Amino acid sequence: MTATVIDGKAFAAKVRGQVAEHVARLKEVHGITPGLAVVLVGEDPASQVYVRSKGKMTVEVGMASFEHRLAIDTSEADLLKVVHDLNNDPAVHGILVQLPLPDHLDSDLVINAIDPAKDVDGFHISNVGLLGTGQKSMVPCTPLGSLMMLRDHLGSLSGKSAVVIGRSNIVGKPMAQLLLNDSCTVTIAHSRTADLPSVVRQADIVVAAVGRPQMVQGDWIKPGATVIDVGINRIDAGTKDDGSPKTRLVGDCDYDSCAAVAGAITPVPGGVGPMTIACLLANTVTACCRANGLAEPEGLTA
Ligand SMILES: Nc1nc(=O)c2c([nH]1)NC[C@@H]1CN(c3ccc(C(=O)N[C@@H](CCC(=O)O)C(=O)O)cc3)C=[N+]21
Repeated sequence: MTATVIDGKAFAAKVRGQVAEHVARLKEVHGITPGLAVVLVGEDPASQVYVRSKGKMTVEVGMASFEHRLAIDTSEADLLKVVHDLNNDPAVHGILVQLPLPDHLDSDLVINAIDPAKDVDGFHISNVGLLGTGQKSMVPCTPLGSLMMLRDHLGSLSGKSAVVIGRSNIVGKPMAQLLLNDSCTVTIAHSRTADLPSVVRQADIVVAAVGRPQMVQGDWIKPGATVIDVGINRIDAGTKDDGSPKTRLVGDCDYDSCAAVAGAITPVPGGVGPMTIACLLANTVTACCRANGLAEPEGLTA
C-alpha cells in the first residue's frame, strides 16, 4: 500500500480562505477588524521566521497584525506590562507570546497573565482546564489543525484507536484530549513507553509529536493507519557544491517506510506546520466573535 498524502499546505490555504470570509463579514456587517498580537523576546532566527510568516498571513486574511519585538534581556515585569497592555487593548483579540522564552523568564507565569479569552495558543491554565472538561475553550493550534485533517480524511473518529507519541503541554496532552472528545480510545505514549513499536502498532491513528527526527518506523505502523507527523526537525544533509553545510526538514516519522504501510500520512514540510498557522488565524476570529457576542465561525473550532 502507498499512503494518501494529506496535503496540509492546501488544507491550510482553504482554512485561511474561510477565515478571510469571516473577517470580511465582521468588517462589513459589524465594523470590527480582528487583531492578532505576537510578542517575540530575543532574536532566535527560527522564531523570527515563524513570526514574520504569521504576520504576513494575518494581514493576508484581512486582520490587523501587531508585532512586539523585545530585547533578549527584557525583564519579566516589562514583559508582563506588554501582556497587560495587550489584554486591555480593544483592537487586539488574540495574543501569542512566542515560545520558548529566554531562561530568565517564567513562561508559565507569562502565559497565565494573558487574558484567557485572548489566549489564541490555548496554553492558559483556564483553557487547558476547559478543554479537559469538554467545555468551550481556546484550543492549541497544532492539535486543532491535526484534528481538522483527521476529521477531513476519516470522517467520524468515534471508536478508533489513537496513539499520541509525546506528552508535551503544547501538543501531546491537548491532542489526546481532543481525540478523547471525539470518542477515540486514546493512548499517550512517550520516550519511556515500554515496547513503543507494539503500542503504536495497535493504532488506527498515530500522532507523532516527540521531537526525534525520523524515529517512527514503517514496521511500527498498522497497515492502513492514518499518520499525523507533528515533528519539524532540521537535520544535516551533506554539503552544498560550495562546501557549506546543507540541512533539510524531516518529521518524527521515517517518511518513506511509514508511507509504504500507512493509509494516509502528512508530509514534513507541508503537513501540520501550515495548519498550525491557519488555526492561529482561525482562533483569532473565534476569539473576536466571542468577545463581541457574535456567532462563532462554523468549521473553524473543535
Ligand atoms: N506561542 C507559540 N505558539 C506557536 O504556535 C509556536 C511557538 N510559540 N513557537 C514556535 C513554534 C513553531 N511553530 C511553527 C508553525 C508553523 C510552521 C510551519 O509552517 N512550517 C512549515 C515549514 C517551515 C520551514 O520551512 O521552516 C511546514 O511544516 O511546512 C512551523 C512551526 C509554531 N510555534
